[in-house]
Amino acid sequence: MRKYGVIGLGQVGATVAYTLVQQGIVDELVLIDHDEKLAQAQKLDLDDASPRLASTTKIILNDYSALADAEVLIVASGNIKAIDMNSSKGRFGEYDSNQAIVRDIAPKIVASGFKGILIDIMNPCDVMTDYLQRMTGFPRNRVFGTGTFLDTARMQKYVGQATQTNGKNVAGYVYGEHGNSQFVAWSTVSVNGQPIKNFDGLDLKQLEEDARQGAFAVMEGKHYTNFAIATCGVRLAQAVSADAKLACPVSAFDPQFGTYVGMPAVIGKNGIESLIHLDLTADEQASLKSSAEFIKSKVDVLPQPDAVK
Ligand SMILES: NC(=O)c1ccc[n+]([C@@H]2O[C@H](COP(=O)([O-])OP(=O)(O)OC[C@H]3O[C@@H](n4cnc5c(N)ncnc54)[C@H](O)[C@@H]3O)[C@@H](O)[C@H]2O)c1
Repeated sequence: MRKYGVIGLGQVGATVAYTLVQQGIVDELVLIDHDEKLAQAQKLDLDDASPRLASTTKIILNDYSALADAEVLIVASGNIKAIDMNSSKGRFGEYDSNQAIVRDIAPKIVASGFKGILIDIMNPCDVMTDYLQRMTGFPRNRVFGTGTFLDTARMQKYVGQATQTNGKNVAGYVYGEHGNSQFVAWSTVSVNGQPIKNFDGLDLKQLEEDARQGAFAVMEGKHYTNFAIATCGVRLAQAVSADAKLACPVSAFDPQFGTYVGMPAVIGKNGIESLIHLDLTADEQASLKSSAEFIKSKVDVLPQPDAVK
């Protein structure tokens, strides 16, 4: 029996839940949202689809104790309306609301006896992933964030368009914060196996900026993003279930920086199986260090576990 949980049933959590149910990925799904009416409505809507689906998923609502035997827990709570696209704060518009959410949900997750892998989507993603790990006290390999998995998909899409190929044929990674200080490590990027430096006439600065601003391009029209991030979250959860040893960029704890930060890692049944340390250029290494330092500075000032007990 395959069982996952999702906390937060807004645009992102609902799309994750829909994907899991529609594709028959899980047998049981624990859905949690503090907005009881919304949670009930999401369950009703998903249950209404059931007679038309080849698979059946049992949905358990707002019961933390049901997480005890769940394999994966996806955290998609938050407050998307707190992000102002026109403010330089970017995803940090949710910093205050979401740190409070971590302090609300972390003890409940721990008390549930959850023993699986926690995947954070909530923004600012690296900061909240780190804070969730600190507040749950779970081993660091069991907690990771979607990080730059989505930014890397956006980079693949834009580079694919610029080189007239499918983004699937673009390899390489966006590193650092899921936010303003992220960067494309161009030394890792290749198209159809050819290093990106072999392609003439590409505006790498613009391509990097397009990837960085990708979320805001979507939000300008619909004020949230859901399809791509839900796809990323579900893919990572499946990599855990399948023990796929999937190499991909996520927000993982790197001891050399003492914080979570976006970098390639291997995802399997233990969550983060290992970090992948590539031969980055000196400039790329410096950018990663400075992005990690920024993330750490935002986590270190939050109320720490001892202070909130
Ligand atoms: N990492 C990424 O790449 C990425 C991409 C898109 C969105 N996000 C983030 O995902 C989060 C969710 O986005 P959204 O558009 O669904 O937001 P949303 O505001 O539509 O939904 C958030 C949901 O969380 C619920 N919630 C809030 N506090 C809670 C609590 N204490 N316990 C349980 N539920 C609680 C709310 O009731 C709401 O239904 C946001 O933080 C958003 O910024 C991240």
